[in-house]
Amino acid sequence: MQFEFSSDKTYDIIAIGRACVDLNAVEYNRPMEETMTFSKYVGGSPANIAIGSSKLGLKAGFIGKLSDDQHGNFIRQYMADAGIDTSNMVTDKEGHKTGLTFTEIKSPEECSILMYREKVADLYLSPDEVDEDYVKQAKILLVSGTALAQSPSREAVIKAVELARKHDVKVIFELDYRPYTWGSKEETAVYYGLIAEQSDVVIGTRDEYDMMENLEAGEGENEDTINHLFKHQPNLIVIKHGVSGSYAFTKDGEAYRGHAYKTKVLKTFGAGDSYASAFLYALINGKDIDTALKFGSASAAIVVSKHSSSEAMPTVEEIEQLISEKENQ
Ligand SMILES: Nc1ncnc2c1ncn2[C@@H]1O[C@H](COP(=O)(O)OP(=O)(O)OP(=O)(O)O)[C@@H](O)[C@H]1O
Ligand SMILES: O=C(O)C[C@@H](O)[C@H](O)C(=O)CO
Repeated sequence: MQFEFSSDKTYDIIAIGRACVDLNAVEYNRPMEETMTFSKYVGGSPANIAIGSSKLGLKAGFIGKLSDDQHGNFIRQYMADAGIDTSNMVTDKEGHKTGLTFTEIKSPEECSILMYREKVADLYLSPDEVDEDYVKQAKILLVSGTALAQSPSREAVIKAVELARKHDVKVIFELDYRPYTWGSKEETAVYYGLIAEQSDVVIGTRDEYDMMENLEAGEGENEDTINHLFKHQPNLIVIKHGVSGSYAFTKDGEAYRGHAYKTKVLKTFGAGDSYASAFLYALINGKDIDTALKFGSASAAIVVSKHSSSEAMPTVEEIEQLISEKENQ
């Protein structure tokens, strides 16, 4: 199966959601309590995906809200320098701050993130700040699940999805579950279900689908997930299983398996965002799903071997080289 996108659009991808700051432990292989220095990067899953896409040569835009301070300025400048259109990244005028993510790298297998997301600017994006003329110019609207966690960002995203559907923009829903900003699991399941059913492509980890289905982690089955979602809008469902790889299922009954590529892992976060940007790059460029899965896995393998999520996003050449090395081994 090949995915068809409208050809008359200005942007390949417009992402909506948070653009934040990551502070990644400089001294690693130790708990955060013993980490004294951190390196600053732009972060936030949809921002990382936009940066990754732009680095791969896609024309990317972003809809979001930034704090009116040095952190907001840093994010806007970094994203503009990365080639992303920032015209629809609005500045918050009510004193809301940039979300901060501190990362802890205890070992390559034991990594975690600590998010400071109280009253963060990105969750104050309001529906009137989502411009129909902008959304309609994209081939893909990339929706981050975390942007549904609170109002008014939740309504802004629902509006963007409705506009995308109206203007033949494919909606890609990255479940991107971050517990900190949600009120309850039931609430998450309601909004995840609502948007997943209206999306063309859904991407998430098995645990995130369990969240969508209001199940305990590990209880859900891929077959039940696809049987349910294929009764609705989605044509393609991607289910990730960490280092065990990923699966893609199409509405017409095809199933594909993606394998993770072995690499020297520094930390595991950033895997999902790099995977999504390269997978979508491949789809937009008319590659088949097997190839898109390889692109996703290769991009993730590169990012998990490096220190950041955004800055480490690879080029097409790096991805192709890694695939060719691994497939010829
Ligand atoms: N340790 C690893 N080594 C190599 N590749 C990996 C590793 N972990 C994950 N990947 C690759 O990244 C893909 C996505 O990983 P994962 O399922 O952990 O997503 P995620 O939980 O969304 O990531 P994140 O930790 O960024 O939130 C996997 O399908 C796999 O190809
Ligand atoms: O998604 C976030 O807000 C944090 C990220 O930027 C971080 O790099 C990460 O966890 C990526 O998966």
